[in-house]
Amino acid sequence: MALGIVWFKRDLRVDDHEPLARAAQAGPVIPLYIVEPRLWQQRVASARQWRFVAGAVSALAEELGHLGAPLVVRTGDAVDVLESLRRALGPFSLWSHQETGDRWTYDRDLRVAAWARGADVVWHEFQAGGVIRKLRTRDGWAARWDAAMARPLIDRPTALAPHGLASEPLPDAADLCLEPDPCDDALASPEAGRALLASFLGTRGRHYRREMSSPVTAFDACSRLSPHLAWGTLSTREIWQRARTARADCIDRAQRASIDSFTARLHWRCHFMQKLEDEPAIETRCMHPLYEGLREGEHDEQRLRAWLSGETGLPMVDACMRALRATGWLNFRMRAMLVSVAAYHLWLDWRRFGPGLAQLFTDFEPGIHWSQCQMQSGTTGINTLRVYNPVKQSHDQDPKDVFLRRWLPQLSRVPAPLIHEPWKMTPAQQAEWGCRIGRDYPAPLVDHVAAARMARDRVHARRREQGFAEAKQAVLARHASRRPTRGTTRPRRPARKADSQQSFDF
Ligand SMILES: Cc1cc2nc3c(=O)[nH]c(=O)nc-3n(C[C@H](O)[C@H](O)[C@H](O)COP(=O)(O)OP(=O)(O)OC[C@H]3O[C@@H](n4cnc5c(N)ncnc54)[C@H](O)[C@@H]3O)c2cc1C
Repeated sequence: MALGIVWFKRDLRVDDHEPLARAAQAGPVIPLYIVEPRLWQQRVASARQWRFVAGAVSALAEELGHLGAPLVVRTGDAVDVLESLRRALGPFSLWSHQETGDRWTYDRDLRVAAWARGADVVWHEFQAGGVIRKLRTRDGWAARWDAAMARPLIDRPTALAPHGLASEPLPDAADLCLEPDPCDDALASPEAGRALLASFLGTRGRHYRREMSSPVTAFDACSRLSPHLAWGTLSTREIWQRARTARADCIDRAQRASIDSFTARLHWRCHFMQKLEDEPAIETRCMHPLYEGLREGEHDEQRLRAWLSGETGLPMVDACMRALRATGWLNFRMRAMLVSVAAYHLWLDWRRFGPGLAQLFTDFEPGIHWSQCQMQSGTTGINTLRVYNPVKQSHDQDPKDVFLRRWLPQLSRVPAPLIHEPWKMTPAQQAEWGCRIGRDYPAPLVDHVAAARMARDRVHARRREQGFAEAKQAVLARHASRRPTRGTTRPRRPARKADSQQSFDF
């Protein structure tokens, strides 16, 4: 029987893994993970991501070892690695999931496809989650997503034949020339992911809908499954099915509503990834062409650096950035606020701040990230402009200033409400509470009210330009969801307050 190489990429698991199951049915299998140094040198990559991946690859190696065919790790360019295996082993077929990645992985896959054609290697690629390759229209996409989620999970093979091929050790972050990156590391195995899901569906997520927006509660109330989804230690389908089962067994109304909100977000995940799949250029070009040239010419590197290091002088922004730097995670609303402040108040182009932000996310997922960076910067042209007021967010989301005090020790003696706007302290108050603005804590980079007003005016001016409406129609036709807001089966109704800033408006 023909040999099959199963190439693991962002799908680091053995359960619900169609390429592995199908290859194993077809013949002997060599499971392969390629450490691609050039991938890890991309401007979005970071040591925190690599550490999660390395943990997941180790867990995968253990599972495959139990099945009988140990994981083979090779370091190098994918084409070179595959070609050297072909020379050593003779003909094989290649099995993998389709990857919806950024430009670099897209180009790499094109190179691999060209190599496979030339080398007479058949490459079997399988749909990953609910993202559909070569989609002609968004009509009917939601129903196809529902069908993909409802399909039975694919069992792991019961046993694999030993192959006797040696593996290389996994490099560490420094070997890959990644910058030192202190950050809490999340446990990367499927078991750790399932434990998170169980605690979320059991108790943690009971008030998810109410608690997801505040960084005080979100760290516990959100599922925290994003790195597992991003690197594929669990499949979206497995998570969706477990959540639906939990919902069916649940008699608590609040919890059922929370599970509905959660499964709706799994749908959003693929919806956003589908945008990048359909139009890879959204990584580098504004979705709406009339937003090109809006901010690029006015880049202020100092502002970018201050924002990235949590030194803007706007406490909620800085506390969120510092929490993200330390943990690799932040809830949706605070990610959106960070981007809104960068794009509107600091007038930075999303292509300038997007890569640095991506590096801070352990869960970096290109399809979500670039779509969201554009959406929160207002460059899609098809969604509501959301300019977050960072002081209002601070009061609303951290009314007892717990989060601010935790992440901004310089402000720990400043009482509320001034802690939300410390630049309003008098010199005497600054002396009394041990926080001199400009010395212990930065003065705000901008007057946030005036900066927001100006940004809004400038973005709206673009919307009035000739040709805007026509281009908007084209974006809508290509990318807009044909299914409204929350839940996956309910008709549209106005978003509740808790969810209102997070509504799914395209
Ligand atoms: C500017 C910006 C950049 C983002 N970049 C990423 C990214 O690189 N990787 C990433 O996984 N998420 C990203 N998100 C979406 C969202 O913030 C995270 O998915 C979420 O905070 C992860 O935490 P969780 O797993 O506890 O989410 P939960 O609230 O428990 O949701 C479960 C899952 O649903 C998906 N999901 C949730 N919210 C969204 C959303 N708004 N859009 C798309 N999918 C969603 C995620 O896969 C998430 O893991 C970004 C959001 C913004 C505003």
